[in-house]
Parts: sequence; C-alpha cells; structure tokens
Amino acid sequence: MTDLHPIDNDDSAKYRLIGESVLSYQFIVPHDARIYLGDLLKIADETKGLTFYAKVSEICHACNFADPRWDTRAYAGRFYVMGEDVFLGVKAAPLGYLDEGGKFRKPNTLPSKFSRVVADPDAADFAFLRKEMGEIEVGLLKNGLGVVEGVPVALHAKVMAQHMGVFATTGMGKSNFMKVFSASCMKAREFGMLIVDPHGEYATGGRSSTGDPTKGLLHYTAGRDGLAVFTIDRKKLEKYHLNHLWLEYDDIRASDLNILFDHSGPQHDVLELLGDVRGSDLIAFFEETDFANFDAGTYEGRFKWIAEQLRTSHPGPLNVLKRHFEILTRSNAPFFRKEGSSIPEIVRALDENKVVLIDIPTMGERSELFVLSVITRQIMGRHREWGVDKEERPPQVLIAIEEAQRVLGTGGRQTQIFREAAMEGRKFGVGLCVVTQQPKNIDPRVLAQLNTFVVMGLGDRGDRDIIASSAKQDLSQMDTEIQTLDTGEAVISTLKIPFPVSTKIHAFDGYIGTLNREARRPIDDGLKRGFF
Ligand SMILES: Nc1ncnc2c1ncn2[C@@H]1O[C@H](COP(=O)(O)OP(=O)(O)OP(=O)(O)O)[C@@H](O)[C@H]1O
Repeated sequence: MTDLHPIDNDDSAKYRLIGESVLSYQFIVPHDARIYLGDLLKIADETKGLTFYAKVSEICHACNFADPRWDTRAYAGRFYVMGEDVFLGVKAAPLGYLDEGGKFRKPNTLPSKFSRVVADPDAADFAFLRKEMGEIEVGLLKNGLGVVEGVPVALHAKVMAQHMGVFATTGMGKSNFMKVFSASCMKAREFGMLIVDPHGEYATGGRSSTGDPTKGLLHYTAGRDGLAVFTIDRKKLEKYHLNHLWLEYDDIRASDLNILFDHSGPQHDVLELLGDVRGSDLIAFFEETDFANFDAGTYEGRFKWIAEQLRTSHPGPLNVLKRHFEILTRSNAPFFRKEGSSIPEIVRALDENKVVLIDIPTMGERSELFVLSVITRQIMGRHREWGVDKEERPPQVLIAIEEAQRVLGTGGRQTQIFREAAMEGRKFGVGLCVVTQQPKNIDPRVLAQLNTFVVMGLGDRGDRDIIASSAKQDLSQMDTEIQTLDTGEAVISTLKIPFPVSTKIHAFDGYIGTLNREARRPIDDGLKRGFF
C-alpha cells in the first residue's frame, strides 16, 4: 500500500477505470450520478497514449462494506444517509481504441488502471468515426438518452449488394427508417433501389401506425431526380405526373404462378415442364384449351409444342392451372395486360441509380409479391448475363422485401427467386434489403448472407438471439440496449463501420425538410451574390 500515490484530481477526471478485462471495463460513479445504458465513454490512457471508447452495458449498486447484508439489516424507516462508500458500479463494453498514429483498432488490449473515464464525449471526440461513415445517412450517433450532434450515422453504398436486414417490431419506426434510407439513396445516387409499397404510403405519405399524417418521398423535392414512381393510382398519376405501372404477359413465366397460389405436386410438375414458355403463349394456351378432353396426340390448337410437353399430364392439375391463369389475369388487370410493359423503364431508372417505387395501393399482398418476384427475376436474369457479355461491372441494385418472412422462410419453392437473389445476388451486384418483424422465421441460411443489420427494438428473446448469432459484429453485449431501444432508435452493425453503432434514426419529415433547405441554400446564396 505504501507504493500508492494519489492522482491529481480535476473535475473532468472524476471517473477512473478500475478493472476488469479486455472484454469488459469497470468503473464507479457516485450513487446519485445520472448514467444510462448505452452512454458512450472515452477512456484516455495517458500512460500508453491510447484513447479507448466504450459503451455502458450494465449499472448496479455497489459499496465498500464487507457485510454483504449491510443494506437489509436496516429496519423500516431507518435506512442510511448515503456516504462515499455507497456508489454505482458501471460496466462498459469496449468498442475499440485509437492508437498513437490515430488509427482505430479493435479492442485487443485494455486501458491502464485508473485511466480517466470521460462520460460525455462530444463530436470532436468522435471525429475519427465521421471518417468511417459512408454515403447513405440514416440518423445521428446515439449517446445514452441523447445524440452526439455532428456525428451522423451513414451506411456505405458499396456494401449494400452484400444484403441488409431491417428488424423491427411493429410500431418501432420501420416505415420511417425505410423512407429516410430511401431519401438518402435518392440523394446519393450510388445504386438503384426497388421498393414495392402495397399500402401506397411511401410515395405521397399517409398515416403512421399511430395515426399521425406523414410525408412521402415525393415531398423530398430537391431529390426528385433520384426517384421514379410507378403507380396504378389514377389520382396520383394525374396529380404528381407519375408513371403508370404495367406488366405484360411476356414478363411472366410459369413459376410466377407459384407466388400467387399454393400448388400440389402434380400442378407444380406441370409448371416446371412449362418453365421456359413465354408468358403470352402460356396464358393463351390455357385460355383456349378445354382440358376435359385434352389429349396431346390429337391436340389441334395453335400451341402444339406446349401440348407436346404435357403428354403425360392429367386433366385435373391442368384444369386447376387454367383457373389460376384466369384469376392471375383478372385480379391483376389494373397493371397486367397483353402488351406494353414498364419493366424496361424500371430497369433504366435502376441503372440510373434511382429509387424505384412501385405503388400498388389496394392490390393486396399476393399481387405485391407477384410484382416483386416478376421484376426481381428480370433483374437477376439481366445481371447474370451481364458478366458474360460485358467487361464493366453491372450497376448495383438493392431490392427491398417487406415482411420478408413470407418469402424467405425455411423451405417453400414459391420463393425460389428471392432465395436465389439472397444466395448469389451479391456476385452480380443485386442486394436484398430484408425487412421483417420476425427474424426467427427467416431461413438462417439467408440471415447468414446479410452483412448489414439494422435492429430496431426486438422484444422477443428468440428474435434477438438469432440476430446476435447472425450478425458479423458481436452484439451479445448490446442485448439489454436492444431490449430497451425506443421508437426510432436502432443498433446498426455493418461492414466498414468498426463497431455496432447505436443510432437515433432521423424523423423523415424533418430530415427531408433539412435536405430541401440545404439544396435551396446554394441557389439562395448565389442569388444574394447576384448571379445573373
Ligand atoms: N426516428 C423517428 N423519430 C421520430 N419519430 C419516429 C421515428 N420513427 C418512427 N417515429 C414515429 O413512431 C411512429 C411509428 O413509426 P412507423 O409508422 O415508422 O412504425 P412501423 O414500425 O413502420 O409500424 P408498422 O409496423 O405498424 O407499420 C410514427 O408516429 C412515427 O412518426
């Protein structure tokens, strides 16, 4: 004990690191200190010249008394006045450190004993993190209850082809996140993004899950060039001068029927046999043929080569499929017709790195998935061929799938195209943005392909465990924080940003207001200076 010398104290150095290991730091604060889970810390190791960063992961009551029951021996009405021997013990999860050269490194060593703990670091302390951020801004770095103003959190466009997952229980701000993300994509124009919106809210706004009116992507007027909306809503078509969405019969293949209907084995076999037949021929063949007396040998119609392939098929499954083709054309008539497709225009807009919004209000979820699967198949086909024909890399596309457990659950042949995109899309520059409330219902092989995780409050332990085990960065120490995330807050784990960042997602209406004002400012400034 005689070797111990007191440290000169100053106000900013009131907390000092006392333990514990490379994986977890410990320090104490007065019993009445306001400290919160998720608070960011800077730990200045003046001995070694390193600056460590950490995040509060646990807070508990602690004291210096040897008697473990000192606090329960008090009888009612006579508890003790708190002295210096009673305090809060704080544990913090290391994030990494800045070495002598200013390079940010993984936490592979620990700060010296009694290093100074700064509990409220500011934007200057996180200047290194700003340099690590990408182009797609989604919010501000969160620090406990507040944010670090001046430190935006922005995803890297380059890693989007390596798939992303957005996980949020209902009402936690998933729609708001998707709109903020899309607006930033419109601004950055680094890749094309496809979203199918069955509720018709993303384009023009609508009502949030709490009933409040919200704005849409069309209100981001300064970014309008980065948006292409294809809609079936006549009022919106006229009011906002949007594109009409059309798919034509030739856009589909037999397998697309799988997304609309559940098929038996024999029905599925027929669809497999007809896998390569053009959509218009398929629909005409099933429309014209009476399967009650169908015999491929005596078939006299226009589609002999199709009939030939069905030589061994029975009338039962063929009749069911005839009905399914009828329903397909009838129920999707607002956007599905014989000739004239928007897909070339959609693909062009994606090539120009725009956000392509397919707005199909009132069409229902089967139609939503049908449209998404038809367009995804065409994009995948085009990108697969690209490698063979051209030397330059294909443009990058991100395809958003909302309620993705519907099509990326375990098993289910109807979802083959999305599975293919998840498994091999990254090779061709096709990324998926998998949005779900139920990560545990997503095929683990698909989750393993995701490299960006946006986690927004998951109450279910099973869901959190599956996310923690799939993320590429360690989220296990953030479990309590993820449980306590508020609406609009997220933990984001992604490539090229060195640790999982807690983020306060921008509120969409305010964010696009700022973007619109920023875009106007250079013009206003120019006018003031007398440009013309
Ligand atoms: N980052 C945020 N900042 C401020 N308010 C937010 C934020 N995110 C969401 N909200 C508000 O929280 C409410 C719910 O958000 P939102 O509609 O995006 O949730 P959701 O998860 O998409 O819900 P649902 O799954 O029911 O569609 C809305 O009133 C929205 O304005």
